[in-house]
Amino acid sequence: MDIIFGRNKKEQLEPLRARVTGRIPAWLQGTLLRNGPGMHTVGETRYNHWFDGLALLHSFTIRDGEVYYRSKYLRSDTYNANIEANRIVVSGFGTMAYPDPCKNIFSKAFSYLSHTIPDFTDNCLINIMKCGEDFYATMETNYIRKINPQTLETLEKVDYRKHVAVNLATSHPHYDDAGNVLNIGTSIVDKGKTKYVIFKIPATVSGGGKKGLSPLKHMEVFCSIASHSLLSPSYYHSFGVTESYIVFLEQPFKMDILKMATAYLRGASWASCLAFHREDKTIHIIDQRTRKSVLTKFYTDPMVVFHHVNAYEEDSCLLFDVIAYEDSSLYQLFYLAKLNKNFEENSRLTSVPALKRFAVPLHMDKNADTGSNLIKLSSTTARALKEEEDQVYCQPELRYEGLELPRINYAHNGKRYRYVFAAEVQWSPIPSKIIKYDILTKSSLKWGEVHCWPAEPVFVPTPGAEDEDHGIILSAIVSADPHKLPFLLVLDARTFTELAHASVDVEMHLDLHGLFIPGADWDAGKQAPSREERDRAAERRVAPRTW
Ligand SMILES: CC1=C(/C=C/C(C)=C/C=C/C(C)=C/C=O)C(C)(C)CCC1
Ligand SMILES: [Fe+2]
Repeated sequence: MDIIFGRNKKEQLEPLRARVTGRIPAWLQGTLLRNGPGMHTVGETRYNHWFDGLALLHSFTIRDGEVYYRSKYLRSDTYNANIEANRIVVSGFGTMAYPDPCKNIFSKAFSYLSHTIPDFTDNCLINIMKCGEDFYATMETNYIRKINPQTLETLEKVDYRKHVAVNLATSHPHYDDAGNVLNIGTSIVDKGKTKYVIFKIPATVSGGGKKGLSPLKHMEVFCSIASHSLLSPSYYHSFGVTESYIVFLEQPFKMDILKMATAYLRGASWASCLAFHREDKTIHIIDQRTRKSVLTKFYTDPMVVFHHVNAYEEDSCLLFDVIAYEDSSLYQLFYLAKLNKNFEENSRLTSVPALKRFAVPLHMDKNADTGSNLIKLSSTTARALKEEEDQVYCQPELRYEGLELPRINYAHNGKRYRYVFAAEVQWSPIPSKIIKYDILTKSSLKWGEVHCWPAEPVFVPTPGAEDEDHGIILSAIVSADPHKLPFLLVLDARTFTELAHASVDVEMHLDLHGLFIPGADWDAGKQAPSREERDRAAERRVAPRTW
């Protein structure tokens, strides 16, 4: 799997016209903008983990049936420092590197725990977030990087900590109909407390357009939830929302803050400070009207969740769907040493990701017997069993085994919905097919091709569509076969038949997440990068030697 994971990918700065086979619907105009790790070696040094890789942004601009591809490394401080030193000098998820900016923090104040939270990387490789009219590359630390979605140029570095007290924040925010962003982060040992902070970034700021009035400067804390433990908050990758509630899983996959505080000195990675405890897991349900957790204590069996799929309310119950694992083995599998050698043997998941539906009663029947099931819905077999003292044990319904990177028609986010679009994964963490799972009929449709590894499928609705699946699925497909070019796949979301594919003659990276920016106002073919950008690129263009 060296072709996929072992080689640094080259940038494609000039828009490259793809070879389109089939027909892209005329209404489909816009840019699929995605993010993921593209470079794992710098000079003679190598990152250990796939999630450490330097962020490589790429985009497919679809204009009048044609597709133009471009890619560019995020010029994060992390990227610049590494390239300048010609070796890895900034730590990632699975690699502790030296010298590191956090060195100063350690030498400054070791006596106060609250000062020992190190400065993390700004290598924002996971997703793209839209804030008002602006776009940001995101990861899970306190930094996000503004980008130009058209040229993929890197702009300001934003430190969440300047606006809300969070050391970490997810790269899976939610958006309401007006485009306001809702996200959650962790505030570690701040003023003697560790808490999860839910915050909002407004889509617009009054007096907008004027310089300096970035929505980020107007972000505000919506509410916060105290962590069960001061020194071991949960690790989480996403959360759920409904029209009136927020779902947050305080899972037993935890960060050990004391280990993190000494990691740099011990030469240990951040990843080694995460551990799965096989304890119960708390389900926090936050009422958006009161901004407080509901009083009933909901919990479930130990599991690890990275992606929430969707959540909604139905007949006084809250239903939420997640992709759940029985252990934390997923993160272990992405060590490059495993991915690049004996891939088939080394990369077997010990727990298959499964779509599970949970049901939580929103109004407790005080007279219900202890042990009784509080869920009376005919649509699910998920149960919520009443226990003593306002405690409820939730047992999910298993809906589908072997899928990850879920996406939905976002118009249904927080609302009743029927379709999950995802990548199919069996015993290996690498997707082999794209799947459309129908929650109502429990049936599925699939797309797959030999040696093809699909990325997360993104749903784009047909203008004026009434049906939830009336639209297109876009996915970037890379191949393990060196003779097969990577391509943008265009599927009819209803039938899952291929409408077109657009091949590009580049070495494309396997990415993580992204979004579609609709619109026809960019002239894709003509848009060359600025002269200054080109000159800078020429200096850095040649990717460092690969091993
Ligand atoms: C650097 C760093 C982190 C990085 C986490 C990353 C990079 C997670 C990537 C997750 C992905 C890609 C999941 C996909 O499902 C932590 C642990 C937040 C905290 C310490 C510093
Ligand atoms: Fe994710």
